[in-house]
Amino acid sequence: MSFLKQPPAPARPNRCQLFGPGSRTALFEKMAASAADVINLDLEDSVAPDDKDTARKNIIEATHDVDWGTKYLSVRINGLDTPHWYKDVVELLENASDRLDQIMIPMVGNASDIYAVDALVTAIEAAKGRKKKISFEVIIETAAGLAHVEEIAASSPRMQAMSLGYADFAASMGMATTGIGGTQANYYMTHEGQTDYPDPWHYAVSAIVAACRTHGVLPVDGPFGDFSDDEAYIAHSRRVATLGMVGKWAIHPKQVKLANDVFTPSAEAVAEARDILAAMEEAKKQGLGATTYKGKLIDIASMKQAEVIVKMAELIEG
Ligand SMILES: CC(=O)SCCNC(=O)CCNC(=O)[C@H](O)C(C)(C)COP(=O)(O)OP(=O)(O)OC[C@H]1O[C@@H](n2cnc3c(N)ncnc32)[C@H](O)[C@@H]1OP(=O)(O)O
Ligand SMILES: O=CC(=O)O
Ligand SMILES: [Mg+2]
Repeated sequence: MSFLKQPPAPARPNRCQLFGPGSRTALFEKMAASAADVINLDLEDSVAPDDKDTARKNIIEATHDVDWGTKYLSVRINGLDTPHWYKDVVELLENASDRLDQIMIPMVGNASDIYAVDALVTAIEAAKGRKKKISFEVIIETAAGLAHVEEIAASSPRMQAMSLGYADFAASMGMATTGIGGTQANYYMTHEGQTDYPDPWHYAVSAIVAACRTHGVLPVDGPFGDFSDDEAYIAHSRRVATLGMVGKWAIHPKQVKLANDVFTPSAEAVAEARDILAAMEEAKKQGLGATTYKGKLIDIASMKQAEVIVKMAELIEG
């Protein structure tokens, strides 16, 4: 137990982050009209190397011309191990409209990576007199990123969100799979004729959630590649929501509703959480720290658990 209070994460809904390549301008209006809380225009892996300059220009134009409504608007830049990232930052920060909220930094390996981007962003914001401070989200998708996850979460006051990037993470770890998230057929246990498929991503998800919660950052689940399999997307989302993630990426528009449904607390869950809070208030009046609710123990910690659900519902209701 520390005497330091756990800092709150940014108070904005982040149930679904919809991605689209910066080279496919025809998708921009559709993304803006979607039900995603966050939009990620991509300059990195969904854009071919020869298209990077055009994609950058497209995205800058779209910050001026497209009506993004109330969406949190984020642009994924290229990794610091490429020749593209500095141009992404300089051109975006010099030319994008104030509608740009955030940049997403992929392939982050340690806190110094964020320091470098922060230094550049801070200098351009000052030089251009930009009033709105750009926030950062990062992707943990390398072995080094996971090894340094806590220092990355703590790296800058600009840090707002952190995602697990399943594809690059699997590659960096040398995992024997081409699947992007979800159950992996060869990761199984068998006992007396029963086969069980445990979750190969569990450690990375929990490490990210712990680092984020320690430093007031939103933990977000990354892509699920098989967009034809709704059931698998839902199962994966429910699992990570149970572990503390606040939302998930959509790499196809059909995944937006699935994410919103899972990461919006159900009416039943909210009603039960409110009942627990009421039961505990009643217990406190009687000088009790613990009582029973539907035949189960509830105590002061149960109030904190219930508050997580109620606060999330209130945030989403607005
Ligand atoms: C591992 C990672 O780094 S993941 C993050 C980077 N990857 C990305 O950003 C990829 C994002 N997704 C895409 O590019 C596309 O959705 C693809 C390539 C997967 C599929 O694209 P398509 O073949 O056009 O999909 P499909 O034909 O099923 O599209 C159905 C409709 O949704 C639209 N659509 C497709 N993708 C998107 C999107 N990302 N956002 C909004 N609308 C979209 C299509 O234009 C089409 O609209 P229409 O019905 O008006 O014609
Ligand atoms: O960037 C995302 C990933 O899965 O890799
Ligand atoms: Mg990646």
